[in-house]
Amino acid sequence: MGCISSKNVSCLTDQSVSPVQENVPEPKFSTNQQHRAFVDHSLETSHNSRRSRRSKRLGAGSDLRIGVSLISGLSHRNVEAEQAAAGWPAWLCSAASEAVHGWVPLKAEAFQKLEKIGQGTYSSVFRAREVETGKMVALKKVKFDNLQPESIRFMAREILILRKLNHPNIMKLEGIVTSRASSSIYLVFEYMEHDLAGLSSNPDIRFTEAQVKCYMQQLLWGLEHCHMRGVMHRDIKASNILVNNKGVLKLGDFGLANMVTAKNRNQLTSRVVTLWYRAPELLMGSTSYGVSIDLWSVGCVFAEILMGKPILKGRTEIEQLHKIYKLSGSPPDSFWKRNKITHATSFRPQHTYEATLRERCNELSTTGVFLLETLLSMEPEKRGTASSALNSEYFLTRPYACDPSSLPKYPPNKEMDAKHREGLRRKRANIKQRDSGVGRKHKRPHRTEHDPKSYAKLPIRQDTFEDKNITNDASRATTATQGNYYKLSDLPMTTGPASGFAWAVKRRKDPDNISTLTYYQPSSRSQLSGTSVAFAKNTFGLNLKPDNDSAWEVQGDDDDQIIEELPSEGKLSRIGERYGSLDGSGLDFSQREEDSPKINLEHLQYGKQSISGPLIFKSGKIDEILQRNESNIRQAVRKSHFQREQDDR
Ligand SMILES: Nc1ncnc2c1ncn2[C@@H]1O[C@H](COP(=O)(O)OP(=O)(O)OP(=O)(O)O)[C@@H](O)[C@H]1O
Repeated sequence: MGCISSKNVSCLTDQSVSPVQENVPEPKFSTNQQHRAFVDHSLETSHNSRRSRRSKRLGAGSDLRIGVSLISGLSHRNVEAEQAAAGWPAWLCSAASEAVHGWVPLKAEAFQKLEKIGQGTYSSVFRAREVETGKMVALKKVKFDNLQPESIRFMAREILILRKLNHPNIMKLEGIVTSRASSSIYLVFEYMEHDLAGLSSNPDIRFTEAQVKCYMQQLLWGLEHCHMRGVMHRDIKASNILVNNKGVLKLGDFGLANMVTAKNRNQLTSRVVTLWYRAPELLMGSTSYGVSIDLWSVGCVFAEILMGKPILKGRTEIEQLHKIYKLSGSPPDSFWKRNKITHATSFRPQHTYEATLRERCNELSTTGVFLLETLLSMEPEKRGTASSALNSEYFLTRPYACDPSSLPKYPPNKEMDAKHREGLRRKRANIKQRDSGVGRKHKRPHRTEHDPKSYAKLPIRQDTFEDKNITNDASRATTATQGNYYKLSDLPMTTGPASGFAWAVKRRKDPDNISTLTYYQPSSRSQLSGTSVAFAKNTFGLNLKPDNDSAWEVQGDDDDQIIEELPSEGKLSRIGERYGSLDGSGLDFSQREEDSPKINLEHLQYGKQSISGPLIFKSGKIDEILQRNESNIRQAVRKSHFQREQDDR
C-alpha cells in the first residue's frame, strides 16, 4: 500500500530523501524464494540509496544515525523554520525534527474518526475513514508530553524506526496527522481487521498446520527485515501482530523498538517486552542482549497460536522465570558459568526441571517441536536467527504454509473485542450473582485470558531505582540488605481486598510487630516468590515459608484481584521504561539505556504524583510505605479511569 492519497496528504514530499519507496505497490509472495528475492533486492536498493543519500548530504529520515548528524550539520533554525512552514508544530520541530524531515503533516479534516479499536499503554487507536478515498485507516494517538523534549524524542523514535522499515509484513507508517497549533499527533496506519491475540483466543477458530506456518512465516519475514536493518522490536506479542482480511500479517507497535548499535550493545534496559513474552536473560537483568530476545517472543507467539492461549503466564518476574524453567528445563551448570549472571544463585532453581515442552505440544509435528524448542532455548545464541528459523525443516516439509489469500475471512475478533466479550460475560455473571444473592461481597470481575498487560506489566511498575546499579529482583534484595533499603516489590505479594495487598492488610492489623508478617495464604492464589522469601529473611529476619520452588508459583491461571487495581501504575512504569533511556541529547540510538537519568514521571500527563516513583525506603518504616503505596494505588486507579474517559473522547 502506498501513501494516503496525495492530495490531502503527504507522506514524503521529497522522494530523494524518502526512507522507503513510497507509492510502490506492495510486493506479494507466498514462497521463501520469492521472499528471498525481495529481501536481496530491497537490501541492495537500501544500500545504494543510502550511499547516494550520504553523498548528497540529504536523507535525514533514512539512516537514523546519519540522520542525526546530518541534521546537526544543517542549521537547526532553518530546518525548524522549514518544518514550521510545512505545518509541523514547533514543539516537534525543536525536539525531534529528524523524525518528520521531508514529510508534511496530514490534516485532521482529511479523516473521519470512527470508533476506538485499540488501547495500548502508550496510545489509543481509532478506526477512521480517509474522506477523499473512503479508505479505512487506523489512527494511533500517541501519548506523550509535548512540553517535555525527552518525551517527544521517545515518541519520535517510533516514527524514525517505522520510517526505516519497508516490508509487506511490517506495519507501514503512512503519515502523521497534526497541525501547527496541535499538542498531539496521530500516526496513520493501514487498518487491520484482526490481531493474533484475538484470533488465537477465539474458541471457534482452530488453525491448521498450514495456516500456522503461513502466519509464522510472515511473522519471521517481517522480523528478519527488522533485524537486517538493525532494529530490535522488543515488544513482540500476539496483540502486536496484526492480520488483515486478505490474510496478510504485519508486525506492529514499534514503541519500544531500538537500534542495535556497537555503542549501546552493553547498555540496554532489561525492562522491555511484556512479561509473558520476555526472554529469560531479560528477566535475569541482562543489559547486553541482542535480537534473540525477539526470537524468544516469537517462540511464545508460536506456542500461543498452536495452543489457543499464552503459554507462559507469569505474574511476577521470578514466577515467569520459574514457568520458563518448567517449560524449557532448568539450565545446566555450564549455563551459569558461561553467562556470568550477576546474582546467579538467586535465579537458580533449587530443583532440576526437565523440559515439558514436548508433552505440552504433543499435537505439533516433530519439525514444529524442534523449531519451538530452538526459539525457546534458554541460551540466546541457541535460538538462531529469523532467517535460520525460516530455513528450518518445519517450513520445508509438508504441509507447506498456505497462501495468505486462502486463509478464511474471520469475523471481527481482536484483543479488544475479546475484552469486550469478557466484559459482557462478567456483567452477566455479576447480575446473575446479584439476583441470586450468591457470592462474595465486593467480588471483582475476572480478567480475560488475553490481558497480559495488566499483570504482565505489574512487576516492573516500581523500576525507578535510587541505586542505578540495581537491575533486578535479586540485586534489589542484596542491595537492600547491604544498604538497609528495601523495595516493596521484593516483599511477598498475595491477592487480597481492594484496599491493598493481603499481606499488607495483615501487617496493618499488627503494626507493632513486623516479625508477625508471616506467610499469608487464606484467600490467596499467589504465593511468595523465592526471592521475596530470601529477601524478607535477610532484611527482616523473617522466616517466610515455604522455601521450596513451588512457592514461586501462582496457583492456577486465574487472575489476581489486587493486580486488577493496578493498570495505570503498570502503564506509568511502561512509560518510565520507554522514557527511561533519555539523556537529553537527541535521537541518538546508541545512547546508553541502563545509565539513563531517572525519569521524572511528574511531568507526564497522568498527574503530578510520582505514582511509580522510588519505592526504596529506609527499613523500619513499613507502615509509611504501605500507606503511601495504597494511596498511590488508589490514585493510580482514579487517574486511570479519568484517563480512559479522556482517551475515549
Ligand atoms: N493498524 C491497525 N489496525 C487495527 N488495529 C490496530 C492497528 N494498530 C494498532 N491497533 C490496535 O490497537 C492496539 C494498541 O496499539 P499499539 O500496540 O500500537 O499501542 P501501544 O500503546 O504501543 O500498546 P502496548 O501497550 O501493546 O505496547 C493493538 O493491540 C491493536 O489491537
